Amino acid sequence: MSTPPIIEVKDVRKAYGEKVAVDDVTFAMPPDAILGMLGPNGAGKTSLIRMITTITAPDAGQIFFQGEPLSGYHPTQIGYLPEERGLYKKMYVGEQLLYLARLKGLGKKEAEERAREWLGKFNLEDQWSKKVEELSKGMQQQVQFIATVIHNPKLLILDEPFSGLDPVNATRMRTEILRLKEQGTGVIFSTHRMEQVEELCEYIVLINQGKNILEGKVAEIRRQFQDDKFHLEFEGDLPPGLAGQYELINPTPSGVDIQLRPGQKANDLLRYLLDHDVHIVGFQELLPSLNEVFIKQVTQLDPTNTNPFDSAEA
Ligand SMILES: Nc1ncnc2c1ncn2[C@@H]1O[C@H](COP(=O)(O)OP(=O)(O)OP(=O)(O)O)[C@@H](O)[C@H]1O
Repeated sequence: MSTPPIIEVKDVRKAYGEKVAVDDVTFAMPPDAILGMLGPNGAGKTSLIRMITTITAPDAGQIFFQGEPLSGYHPTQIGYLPEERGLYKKMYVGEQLLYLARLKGLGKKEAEERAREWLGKFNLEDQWSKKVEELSKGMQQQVQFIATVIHNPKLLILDEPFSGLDPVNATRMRTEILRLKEQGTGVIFSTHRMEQVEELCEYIVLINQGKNILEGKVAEIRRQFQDDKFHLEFEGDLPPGLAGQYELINPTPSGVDIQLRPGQKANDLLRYLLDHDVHIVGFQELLPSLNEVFIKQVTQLDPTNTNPFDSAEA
């Protein structure tokens, strides 16, 4: 029998008064992949996460944790880094980590060992006896990340984990997240920063206005939305007739993007270039970014919504 997904969300619905924040959403965590939960502000991501972490309950539908209906003892197996950080500013770093680890069921000795080990990974071992308020914002965020993972949760939910981190610390955190994933921890990464998702997630669920509007493997989705656009790198000149036949985008002296029109084929374009003695240095298909996919999918479903990020709540 195959192992059930760490989290399965089935027909889940949540309304606050008249406002339907989550509208019959269904998805399952893929095995061995970080799940990117994407969507503009107000899409319903936090509402979903709050139900997965049992902070609130669905109005309808069900959530399963490793095949069991979600219940009160599952939160100890979950680590949640909320977007709004919540450390006690006046507490000392070490004391705080021990306190939070003990709340998640760790013994004192184990809690201290893990806290010191994790602080070491982030080069924060010297901060043990500092008050949280004495740390920089980025350091506080790293301490909160440690508090989220210290009990070795089976599921890690990270809401905008990189906000406020410099590139070095963001890379360090990314490395640790990938390491946890390799060790078998399920990871849900929630964000509206599409480019971060492309770096970290192999699988995504796109949420818009409370609905799951697209889900699947990132590579397959980008291919599914491919749009016959190519990048050509060349030396020398392009034939003057090229612009009359093909749509050229962002031309530079050594490169240009070419958008094929309906009916045009990449092979015919290449043949044309070779017949006109263009010195081709590179030729590759351009797949759409997740941002472009998202906008395309939203406008396909609702042609009046031309820019979902503009209409999203701030
Ligand atoms: N406690 C609440 N009471 C009333 N409405 C709420 C509440 N929480 C969320 N909402 C509404 O539900 C919708 C979804 O909000 P949610 O916070 O889940 O979105 P989100 O995708 O997490 O957005 P963001 O990216 O801005 O964090 C929004 O319209 C929001 O105003």
